[in-house]
Amino acid sequence: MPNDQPSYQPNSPALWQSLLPKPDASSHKYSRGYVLIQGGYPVTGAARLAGLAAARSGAGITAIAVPEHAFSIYASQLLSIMAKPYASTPELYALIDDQRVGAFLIGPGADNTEETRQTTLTMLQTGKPVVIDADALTAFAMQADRLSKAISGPCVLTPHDGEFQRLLGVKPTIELHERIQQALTASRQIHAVILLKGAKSIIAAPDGKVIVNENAPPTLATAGAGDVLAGMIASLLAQGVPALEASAAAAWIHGEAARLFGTGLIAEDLPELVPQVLESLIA
Ligand SMILES: NC(=O)C1=CN([C@@H]2O[C@H](COP(=O)(O)OP(=O)(O)OC[C@H]3O[C@@H](n4cnc5c(N)ncnc54)[C@H](O)[C@@H]3O)[C@@H](O)[C@H]2O)[C@@H](O)CC1
Ligand SMILES: Nc1ncnc2c1ncn2[C@@H]1O[C@H](COP(=O)(O)OP(=O)(O)O)[C@@H](O)[C@H]1O
Repeated sequence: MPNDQPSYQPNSPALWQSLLPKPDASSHKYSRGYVLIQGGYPVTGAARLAGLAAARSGAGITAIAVPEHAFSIYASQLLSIMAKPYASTPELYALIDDQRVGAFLIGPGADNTEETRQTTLTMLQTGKPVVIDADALTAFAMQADRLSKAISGPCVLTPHDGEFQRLLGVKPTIELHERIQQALTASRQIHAVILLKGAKSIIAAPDGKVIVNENAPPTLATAGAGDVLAGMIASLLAQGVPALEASAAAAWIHGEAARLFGTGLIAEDLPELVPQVLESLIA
């Protein structure tokens, strides 16, 4: 075996458990973290799944910025999570400029458009943590350098194999060490944590640290599971957990929630089980 293979740590709570946030008597909803998610149209379920996951992962406030014409669709199925309508790009950017926002998520259901690209760049300009998933990755197909130049704060990219290939022009392999090297190279190139999803998810940071998550049953291969994961990461980032640990914790808790549910899992089930997993980790 060649000895230049990248080293990695298997994901386990010991790597991040002590960083999980715990509310105390001085906590208020804003101090517990405000997550702002870009909500798209016509694919509206993805951002709502991410919002549920963010809220169940402990963020004190979760809001979804939604185009005004889609407001009633979002608002009709959300209670504690706020749908914040915008009628124009300046109105959307005003929501992003809110000083109280602790972390952003863009991509689930966002659509592959110039608006998605510009909104992603605007979020990155704040220097606050940003999770870039799904369509926001596809919107930068073969333009990873544009993302890299814009990143000035903590940033997590959560591609599946197809999104990774679109973004970087490199097809991820199945062989673990080569896959780790691919994720690590991407992470160094883009200056962001890369969570390359799959049965074994690779979580790579620009400083060379790599964590491999195997706590993921195959029942996670279901529509929307990735949207939930992205919401969980954004939530932990908004609560002050560093990007690598937030990604590793979210991946492990996501897998554990799926394991607890068992057969017949759909994405909606995951946020409901996150509190039980968190309870066992924080107690
Ligand atoms: N309930 C909802 O509203 C849901 C909305 N979703 C949203 O739907 C939009 C499109 O997402 P899709 O995932 O369908 O489309 P993608 O843009 O991810 O493309 C799917 C295509 O990518 C290729 N691919 C290669 N490797 C893959 C892998 N490991 N996993 C999945 N596809 C792979 C396949 O050829 C597949 O046809 C996104 O905005 C996403 O957030 C999905 O997340 C599913 C659930
Ligand atoms: N065969 C599998 N075994 C374990 N986990 C899987 C498997 N397939 C997918 N996953 C996990 O499920 C999630 C799927 O995310 P993604 O592909 O983005 O789906 P979606 O776009 O529908 O939300 C990821 O967390 C991934 O790691």
